[in-house]
Amino acid sequence: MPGLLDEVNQPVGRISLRRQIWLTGQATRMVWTSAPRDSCLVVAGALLMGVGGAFQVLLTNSALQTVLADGDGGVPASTIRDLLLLVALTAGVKFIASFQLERERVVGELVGRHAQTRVLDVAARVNLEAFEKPEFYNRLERATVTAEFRPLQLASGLLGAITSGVAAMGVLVALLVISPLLGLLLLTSAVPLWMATSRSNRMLYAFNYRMTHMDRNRSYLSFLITNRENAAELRTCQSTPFLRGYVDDLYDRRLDAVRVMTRRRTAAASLGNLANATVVAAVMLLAGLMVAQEWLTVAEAGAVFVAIVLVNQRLIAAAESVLQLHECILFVEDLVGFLGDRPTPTAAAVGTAEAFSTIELTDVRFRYPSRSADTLCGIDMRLSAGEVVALVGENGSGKTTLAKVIAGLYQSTGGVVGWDGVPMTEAASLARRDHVAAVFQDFVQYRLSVGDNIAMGRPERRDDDAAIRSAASRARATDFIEALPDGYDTQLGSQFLGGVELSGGQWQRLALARAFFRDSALLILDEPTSALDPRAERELFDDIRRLCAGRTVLLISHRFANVRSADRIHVMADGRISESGTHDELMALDGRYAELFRIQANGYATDRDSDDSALSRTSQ
Ligand SMILES: Nc1ncnc2c1ncn2[C@@H]1O[C@H](COP(=O)(O)OP(=O)(O)OP(=O)(O)O)[C@@H](O)[C@H]1O
Repeated sequence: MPGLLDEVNQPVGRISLRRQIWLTGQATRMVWTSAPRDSCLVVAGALLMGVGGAFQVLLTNSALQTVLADGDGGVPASTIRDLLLLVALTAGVKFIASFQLERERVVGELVGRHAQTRVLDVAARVNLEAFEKPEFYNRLERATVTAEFRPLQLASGLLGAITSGVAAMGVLVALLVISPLLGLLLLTSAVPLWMATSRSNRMLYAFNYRMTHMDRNRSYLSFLITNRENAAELRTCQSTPFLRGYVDDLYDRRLDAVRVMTRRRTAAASLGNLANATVVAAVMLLAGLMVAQEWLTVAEAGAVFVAIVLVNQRLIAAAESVLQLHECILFVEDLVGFLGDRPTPTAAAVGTAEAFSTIELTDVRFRYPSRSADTLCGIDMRLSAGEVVALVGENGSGKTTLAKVIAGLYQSTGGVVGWDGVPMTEAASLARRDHVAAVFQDFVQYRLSVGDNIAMGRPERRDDDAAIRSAASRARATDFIEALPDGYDTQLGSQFLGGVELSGGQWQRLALARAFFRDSALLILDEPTSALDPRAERELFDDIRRLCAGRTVLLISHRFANVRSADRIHVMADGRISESGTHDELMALDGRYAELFRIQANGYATDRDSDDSALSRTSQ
């Protein structure tokens, strides 16, 4: 697939140590805010394990001292007491360790919930323009994956590092009491582990960063192949193998990259382990030499060996936890970056402004972020309360874009969109969002109940059954809804248990009902009847003023018969308004509108003429 290789080969910026420390702080804060009680329990457990570890070594030392000092081959009572204590202590430490593991799992779930809901909140609040940028999707993908899969790792990494670190420190303190030299030397065995871990994690992060775009493409292709909506077309065109070819290609490239990365990571880990084992062996050898030189007693040497084994075990466990934590920290960078995106203020924060009496556009321009030219070029128009205003024009002339700019979903990149003279800044448009309802061409088919589908227009009124039924009636949807097995409670979507599938026209009637239920001052209808049968379409347009009683309707349609009764019709061409007026005025102008109107009217007339002549031939 073109363009993907560039993304894969893109260099990934290195995260400085300072930033890593800051991110660790952020991760710790995230864990703490999500699960304060459970985190406290884990930290308390870690402290107990640390103290327990120190006592294990000291008790071993004491037991060996008394056995060796006794010299008559018997086992003194104090040794038996020390050994019993040692058994109890070891069992206690093991119990705390398994308790820690379970708590970490709970903390992971809590952090996961916290992170995922925050990602959803931010994604739900960013403005519509963010969805025009591929980088946004890449960041969203990384943040979503991080929020979904990393929290358990983050919690167990952070808490495990604390637990093992404190436990190792406890034993190390005991070792330092017996032999400071050996204790300090043993501490250095952690350095190669740390270096290998950091390197390995940087490689993994760079890999995932570079793969994001390619993985998104692969998910999209898989979605195309597995999605119910595409199944009929893919089977008709027999095009699934073509898409599978792309999926295979992307997988091959991912696997090649995985192989290179795992080879390098294994090499880094092996080097780290080798260096660690060398230091540990050197410490043991030194302990043996110290016994030979009588700088250590045999009992102390026994305790030292126990301590070396315990410290090393815990240092390795701590390194593994730090590995996990460090791995997460790099991904937390994505999450924190995404959550730090400047979200648009919530509608609740900006409050609700009054509805409008006029919306005026002055020299309005708009350019999509991915485009090098303006899609709307110098639009001047006016909508007054209660009017029906229509937009017509050829495909791609800018009608839908203009409707979204008027609604404040996109901010104009030039000129002014004023609602009663108030320019539609981001905050101003949010404050007026309450007054906008729309049925776009790509309206959503919610696989929820019929009632929910309508109530989505204004969810806070979900319980208003009378209003839901009235909206359905205005959209001429009552008959088919009442014929469904559970009426308004029917689950839609055959992919769900007991779910019922609707026809395209029935879905569109639900979308219309949703817009009527929203009952806003401005109603945008973008090809609202494209899937309706001719009778339903005629009824809707003949009745539009009564149905929208006093609302301003911005109507987009390719069927000129549908717009002829509008108060004003604007003809769009190449992002500009080329003609404006009522139907009669535009016909009198004899311009583009009149031409397109006649083409459609002639099409019907020709069909009727040929039908008439066919009929007359048949009757002869
Ligand atoms: N999200 C987008 N990003 C970039 N360009 C876009 C985007 N959406 C639309 N365009 C471009 O903007 C231009 C106007 O599109 P728009 O959908 O507003 O036209 P339209 O008049 O509503 O077309 P139609 O009659 O086919 O619905 C087209 O050239 C289209 O390719």
